[in-house]
Amino acid sequence: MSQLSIDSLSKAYGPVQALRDMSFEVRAGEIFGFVGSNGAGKSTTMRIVLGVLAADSGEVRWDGRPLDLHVRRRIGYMPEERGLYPRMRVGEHLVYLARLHGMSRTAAVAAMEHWTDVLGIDARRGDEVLKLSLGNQQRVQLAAALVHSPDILVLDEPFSGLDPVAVDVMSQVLRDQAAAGVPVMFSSHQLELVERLCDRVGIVRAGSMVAVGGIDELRSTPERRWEVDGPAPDDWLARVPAARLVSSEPASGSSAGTGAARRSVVEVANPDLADVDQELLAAALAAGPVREFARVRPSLVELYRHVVSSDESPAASDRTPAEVTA
Ligand SMILES: Nc1ncnc2c1ncn2[C@@H]1O[C@H](COP(=O)(O)OP(=O)(O)OP(=O)(O)O)[C@@H](O)[C@H]1O
Repeated sequence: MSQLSIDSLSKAYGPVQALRDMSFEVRAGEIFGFVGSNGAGKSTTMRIVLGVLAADSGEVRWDGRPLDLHVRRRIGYMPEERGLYPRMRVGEHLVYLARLHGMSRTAAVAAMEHWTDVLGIDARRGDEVLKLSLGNQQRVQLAAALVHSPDILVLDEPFSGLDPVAVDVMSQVLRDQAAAGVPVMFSSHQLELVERLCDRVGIVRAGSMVAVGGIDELRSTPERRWEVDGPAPDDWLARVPAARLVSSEPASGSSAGTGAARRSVVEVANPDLADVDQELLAAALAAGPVREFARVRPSLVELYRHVVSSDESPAASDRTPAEVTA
């Protein structure tokens, strides 16, 4: 299956080591979310993928072969600094870009019409780019990335500054592209959106990939947590070895006091204990009725905070990424 492989990229800007051994892959038909704090190295990586910046070492491959000019021309790229000519009219601009990619005038006009329709900017075709709102300029920028029917999409913060309707439009376009087999890679600081939209996510810190995988896989941490709406944990938790209480509060609708139902979060740190959920449930049930019992998984925001804030020392970025997918 076609895939974009980013293999051990390193890049320094003078004394600033922007990338250290950055590696991951984006598979055909998947949406890959690239997240990390400001200055972590996302834009640098994407610029190297596109070929506007050279890596000091490492390689980018498509289908196992180093990216050449031919493949790079098949990338749809949305640069962080954007890159439209402000005085050019929207329609004319998109046709111009499509022509640069070798399309005939007829095909270029058809593609311009298609993408301005899909992205809801058809009424603005005759306007100069600078007359559009920033959100609409961004839609034009996405149209510019798509107008030549690229085989790969690399988008640097395509969602920043968009209103919720534009976010939906942009999300649907990315889903459609992935469904058509295009590998879609984008960076974003909007983690809820990344969680909703992406098949896989890479978390980057200080120029290295520190965690990569499917959202569900990343969320299955070794510390397994359950939320139990039932008897007070004092009455049953001690019967389950290796279980500890994380938090406990009166369950909604229950009166405070001894014996009242509580909503408790409990954790079992030992990942080798099989059927520990059954043990927890049986112990709780033996102490009283259980109204709800559910596995708690961290959100991407929680995961991100954990991964990005854990050990900020530079040496930490030399360690092996927490690769959780095969
Ligand atoms: N042209 C440049 N000259 C010097 N340093 C640069 C240059 N471009 C980026 N850097 C530095 O390289 C590091 C990585 O920057 P990069 O823009 O790749 O991060 P980013 O993850 O995209 O950040 P953000 O989320 O803020 O866009 C930062 O320390 C940045 O200051």
